[in-house]
Amino acid sequence: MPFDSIIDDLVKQGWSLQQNSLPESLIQELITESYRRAAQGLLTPAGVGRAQELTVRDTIRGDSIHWLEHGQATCTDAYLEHMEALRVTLNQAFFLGLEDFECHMALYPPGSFYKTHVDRFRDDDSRTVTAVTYLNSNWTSEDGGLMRLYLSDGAAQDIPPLAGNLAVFMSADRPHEVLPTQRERLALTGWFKRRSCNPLPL
Ligand SMILES: O=C(O)CCC(=O)C(=O)O
Ligand SMILES: [Fe+2]
Repeated sequence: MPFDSIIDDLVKQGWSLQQNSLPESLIQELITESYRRAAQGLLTPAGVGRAQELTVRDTIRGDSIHWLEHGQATCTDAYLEHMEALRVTLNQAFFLGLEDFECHMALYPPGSFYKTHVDRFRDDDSRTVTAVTYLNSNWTSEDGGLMRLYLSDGAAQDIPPLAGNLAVFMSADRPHEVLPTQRERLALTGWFKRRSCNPLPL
């Protein structure tokens, strides 16, 4: 796993795309496991916002999600371990004080999208680095579903959700969106978190 080039990319441009970021066998297991959970009815429509403010708005986002926890399956544990190694590397490179990684699988049905947003909540600044691994074999340009990152110079960068692609970017300052997908679109979406500076009393 070329973590070095992720670090270099983040320094230079604030985002990184790694292709073939995981062994092919692990990708296949994650795909199978995700569709198994979907078939079991474990995925639920994603919300917008946080805690008491969380609401489901399919005019903003149309995916259904299921959170990854340690001990659910060998392949998801392997993925979380892999992200743990990235967390340690990010801390060594940037002194970010990342303490945690939260991650869900997200399934976008045909026709769905996620409008432009930033990943850091208004009332909780703990999400610091976003890492998304895509799980869609043979993705073509007709399938749509690109992740469009809006860069600081006003340009945009499109990332295809092709299996093995890993997108990493700073959560606070990188607006992005998921363009409408023509095909079912699967991703593991995660956030490295530091301790929140102004948590709301819950
Ligand atoms: O699936 C993607 O490409 C990105 C999803 C996303 O932006 C999010 O869940 O916050
Ligand atoms: Fe996002």
